[in-house]
Amino acid sequence: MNRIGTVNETQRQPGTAGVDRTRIQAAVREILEAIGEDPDREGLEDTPRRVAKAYDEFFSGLVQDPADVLGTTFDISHEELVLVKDIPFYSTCEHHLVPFHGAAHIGYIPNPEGRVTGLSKLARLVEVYARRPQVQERLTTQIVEALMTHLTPRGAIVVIEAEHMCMSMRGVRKPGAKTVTSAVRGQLREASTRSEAMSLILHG
Ligand SMILES: Nc1nc2c(ncn2[C@@H]2O[C@H](COP(=O)(O)OP(=O)(O)OP(=O)(O)O)[C@@H](O)[C@H]2O)c(=O)[nH]1
Ligand SMILES: [Zn+2]
Repeated sequence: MNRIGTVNETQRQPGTAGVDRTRIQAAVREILEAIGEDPDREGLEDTPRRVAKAYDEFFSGLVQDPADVLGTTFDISHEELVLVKDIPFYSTCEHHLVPFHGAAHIGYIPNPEGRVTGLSKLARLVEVYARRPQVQERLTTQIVEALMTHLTPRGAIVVIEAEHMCMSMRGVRKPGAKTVTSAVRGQLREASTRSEAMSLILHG
């Protein structure tokens, strides 16, 4: 059982959410009928199955634990800023269930008594939280809080820039509009360190 419903264990694929594909398939068939389509016509007959498989990927982060991702650490002595920028991500807007996507920038200042994680783990951390029904603000703060909890750094910063399909292809219809969110903790809240990090994020 997970937070998105009853899971048929036999359907669970390694590395995926283990969503209930049977229920998703039935729901997608229902939606196709509701929009006036014929779910049995050639071209749509496999669509419910494909959508269920895709949802398994989109929401795989629901059953992933950031502690596992950040569990690999190294005893590297580095007390200055570590920044991985332009980490591309795709997430799902929890209001409309359409994608929002963009780039995440993650920086932290390791603790002298703490440890340093692998760089790829920062990108994996983004995946853990992006692959859930989300809003951008929560995605941003969850990443920064996970860094603070699991690496106990002196400071951490997360900046996310994204375009929301719910604002581009429907609703207000403003393609290209970017939403930028940031969350800053610890020493990175101090003006000089924060502006160094922001300058590296914005100008490289
Ligand atoms: N703060 C925030 N809002 C979001 C995010 N993703 C989507 N939204 C907004 O969620 C709001 C939902 O507003 P509602 O009025 O309940 O729904 P709606 O009628 O579909 O709104 P419109 O998009 O304005 O047509 C919209 O303003 C979206 O732009 C997000 O990540 N963060
Ligand atoms: Zn939306």
